[in-house]
Amino acid sequence: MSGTTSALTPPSYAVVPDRHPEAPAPGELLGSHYGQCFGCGTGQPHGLHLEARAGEGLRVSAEFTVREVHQGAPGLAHGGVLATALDETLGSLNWLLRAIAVTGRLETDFKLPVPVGSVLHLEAEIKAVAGRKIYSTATGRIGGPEGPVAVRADALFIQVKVEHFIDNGRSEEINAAMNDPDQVRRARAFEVNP
Ligand SMILES: CCCCCCCC(=O)SCCNC(=O)CCNC(=O)[C@H](O)C(C)(C)COP(=O)(O)OP(=O)(O)OC[C@H]1O[C@@H](n2cnc3c(N)ncnc32)[C@H](O)[C@@H]1OP(=O)(O)O
Repeated sequence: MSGTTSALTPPSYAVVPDRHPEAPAPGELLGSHYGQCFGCGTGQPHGLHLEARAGEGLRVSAEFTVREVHQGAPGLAHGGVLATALDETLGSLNWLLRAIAVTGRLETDFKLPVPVGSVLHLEAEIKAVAGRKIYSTATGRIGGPEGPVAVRADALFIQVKVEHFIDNGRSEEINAAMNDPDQVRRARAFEVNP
């Protein structure tokens, strides 16, 4: 059974937002926003190493290969890891708006078991925006980009100011990120689109 709570239904005053004119072009790889991100960081040996690509309109696609370190049951991906893959893909959508936003709510349906070695083909789309709230949805397919849907999610992201990270993150990592001599990497660590 699948469904969604009213918290994930856009209100009547919600609008379909415009893609930002400087959003990455369709087909462009978004790259990791932070090396230590569990979803996309290349500096996380057991992370998902998820690679997202801008799509047309308000869409992104991504791929994630399930490895042994991602197991829950023998030979199968852990559900929380799959939810992370959905969350990360949905999060990368906000680049298309050049908005800084964090996940407020994520509702996930697990429809098929996902074996180790599978490539999860993810697609996500922004459906609507209402004030600071961004409503989006995602699917993850196995057996190819046109394969059956194994997992899906609806999400609500909330736009925040960069202070959300600076004020709440542990000071060691915040200071390291803020002192990064690479200006683009410094900005992206806080999910600010360069
Ligand atoms: C490229 C980037 C990839 C990143 C991918 C990964 C993304 C993530 O995982 S981010 C990390 C996980 N998320 C977090 O840590 C967020 C933790 N939560 C918070 O910091 C806060 O609760 C936060 C910022 C979401 C909202 O707090 P605050 O800014 O005070 O806003 P608040 O006034 O409570 O809510 C704003 C609106 O959102 C709604 N809202 C907030 N949370 C929820 C929720 N869980 N469910 C439904 N509605 C919600 C509120 O009802 C309110 O609606 P309205 O404007 O209609 O009154």
